[in-house]
Amino acid sequence: LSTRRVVAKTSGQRPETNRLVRSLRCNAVLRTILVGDSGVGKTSLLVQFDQGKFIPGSFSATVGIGFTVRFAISFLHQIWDTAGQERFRSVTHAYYRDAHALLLLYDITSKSSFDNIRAWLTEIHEYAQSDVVIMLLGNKADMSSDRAIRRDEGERLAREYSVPFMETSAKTGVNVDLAFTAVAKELKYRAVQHPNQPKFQIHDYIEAQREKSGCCSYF
Ligand SMILES: Nc1nc2c(ncn2[C@@H]2O[C@H](COP(=O)(O)OP(=O)(O)OP(=O)(O)O)[C@@H](O)[C@H]2O)c(=O)[nH]1
Repeated sequence: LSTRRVVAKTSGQRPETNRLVRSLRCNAVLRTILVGDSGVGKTSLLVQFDQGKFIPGSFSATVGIGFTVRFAISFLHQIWDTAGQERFRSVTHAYYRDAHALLLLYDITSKSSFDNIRAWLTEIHEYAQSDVVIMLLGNKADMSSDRAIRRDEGERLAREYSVPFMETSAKTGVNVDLAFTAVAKELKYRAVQHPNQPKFQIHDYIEAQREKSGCCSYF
């Protein structure tokens, strides 16, 4: 996905996108945001993707917004980490409009976070662009002994809304790169639209990557 990481994280401020785009000579900015209930692991997933590490037992709820930026050839990929707490919801709404993709997380050990996914999807359909790419992620897949939501329940919900789905673990890193890469590839395909190239199919890409890696490294 990325050849260079250019900017670290901030909190509560939009990055100076235009300046960054100009200085990096990018053709397009791709914006992905992470949403879901407080505590499902949005920040941890982003930290695992960005820095390849997991800091256990360090739950400090996100306040407002955080972000990471990655630079791939000709593209700047901004990834926004939103606060799951209800009191920051109006801040999150403001970011939906500019999002090209949404990673919607629940925690496989928390039934309420799964039950709330429908409400999140209603909100997304209300505030986000109609062609936004949505991916459903069941996080904390390493905690199988505390599992409250079976994998097939996640799959069924994703099928109902026609969105791709996978289980991830911000702790072990399982499927973390795949989730971000699949979304970035879909967005890049849409931004460039090579007429002679076959249409990028996010579901097929995920399945192909699964097969490549073998059955058991995926949940
Ligand atoms: N075992 C395990 N713990 C996780 C995983 N992801 C997150 N956690 C833990 O869950 C807690 C909450 O994680 P956060 O990443 O802060 O959750 P969040 O969704 O960003 O929460 P808000 O900022 O309030 O919206 C922390 O204690 C993390 O260490 C995971 O994949 N596996």
